[in-house]
Amino acid sequence: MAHPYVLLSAAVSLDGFLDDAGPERLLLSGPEDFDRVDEVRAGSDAILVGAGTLRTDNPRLLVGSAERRAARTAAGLPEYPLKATVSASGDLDPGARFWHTGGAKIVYTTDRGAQRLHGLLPADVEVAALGPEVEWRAVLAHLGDAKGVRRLMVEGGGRVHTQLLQQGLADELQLVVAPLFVGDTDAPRMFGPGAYPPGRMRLVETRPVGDVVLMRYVPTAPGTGRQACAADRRWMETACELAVQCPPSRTAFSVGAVIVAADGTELARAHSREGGDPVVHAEEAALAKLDPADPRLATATVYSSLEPCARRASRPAPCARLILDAGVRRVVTAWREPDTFVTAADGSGVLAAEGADVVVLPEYEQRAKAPNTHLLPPPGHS
Ligand SMILES: NC(=O)C1=CN([C@@H]2O[C@H](COP(=O)(O)OP(=O)(O)OC[C@H]3O[C@@H](n4cnc5c(N)ncnc54)[C@H](OP(=O)(O)O)[C@@H]3O)[C@@H](O)[C@H]2O)C=CC1
Ligand SMILES: Nc1c(N[C@@H]2O[C@H](COP(=O)(O)O)[C@@H](O)[C@H]2O)[nH]c(=O)[nH]c1=O
Repeated sequence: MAHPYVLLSAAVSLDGFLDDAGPERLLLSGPEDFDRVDEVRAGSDAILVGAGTLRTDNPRLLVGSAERRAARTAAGLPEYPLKATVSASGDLDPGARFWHTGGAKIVYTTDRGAQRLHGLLPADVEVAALGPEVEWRAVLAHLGDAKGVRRLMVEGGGRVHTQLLQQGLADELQLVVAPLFVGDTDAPRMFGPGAYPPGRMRLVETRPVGDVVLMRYVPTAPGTGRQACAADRRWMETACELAVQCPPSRTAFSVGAVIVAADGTELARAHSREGGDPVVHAEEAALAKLDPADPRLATATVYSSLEPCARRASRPAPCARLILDAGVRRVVTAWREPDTFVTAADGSGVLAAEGADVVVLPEYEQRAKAPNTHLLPPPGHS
């Protein structure tokens, strides 16, 4: 199951509104920013908006620039990104511009919504009925697996942005603040009430675009339990980057590890053979940087590019044991340990047997293996 990278895009007023309460769409972005949005659209495989935005704005969601469309075609992509919408009710106007402009379109809806829409929309529009409810994970899995979408731009509205952020499914937030006030409590807000991931997001860019300011944030708070969230994938990228920094070895794996508190604060990071120790493992080195009494460890997540070891000759305790003894109960890894040095190692099993949640992110397996190819059988040999 390959989830696309999910980019939330929106413009808000200085008092935090997405629109005013009037019938016309409020233009918060200026011309330079609409051009930037056009560029982001052109770089996406699909653009999604909620049914509320379809009903209020009647958008077309096209790539306006002929040069950008030509570049897509030259790269072997469809001229326009796929357009997607989500509606539980199926209350969609068949005359809306969304259906009659651009390239392919898909509606994610309930069984009830699909019945209501039966025969109503243009024949080339795909209606995907996802059961009694529309679950976002099912939408993203369908976009990734059935539609080949790697990068999804979500252009609102507020209810869609709120759900994706609260469910830990947004990989990035691109928020533009426009220099005007709406001042009407009936107007829609960018984010509604509810339980958001704890802690602070990480600011990765700020940029003036005409008279608005673009802010790009990425999530930091790890998921909970065995379900992976967007921040888990981001921390795994860090672990894979650390693995590349290991001094080379013919007798040990190159592994990176990061320990992250529940609120997204990075507690420690390390890589194998760090600090001149020829046998130290990444998780072991990272844990050694922390006070064993640190109360944050009980709700922290350990990210390790390779599954924590279950047995080792070089030290008395394997990393799975060290992690459990530190009180950590959530581990995210990209690659199960092969039989290169130890047969049938099962660090995940050791962790799970004592109640830890182990999450494997297979989409990072190749990156985790990359600094270790000299230790692995050539492809095709087991
Ligand atoms: N400034 C900006 O950048 C932007 C502003 N906007 C503004 O936002 C406003 C619209 O936002 P909002 O009213 O929150 O509407 P949304 O666009 O977020 O759409 C909400 C609708 O989407 C469907 N939906 C959402 N989540 C689910 C789910 N999990 N399962 C099934 N259906 C779901 C429902 O449709 P249904 O009711 O059919 O079941 C729901 O009513 C407009 O005023 C628009 O101008 C929008 C985008 C960008
Ligand atoms: N108002 C507003 C946005 N609104 C978004 O743009 C969509 C309409 O796009 P189009 O079909 O190209 O006219 C609309 O439905 C909503 O998703 N976006 C922004 O970046 N800035 C803005 O100020």
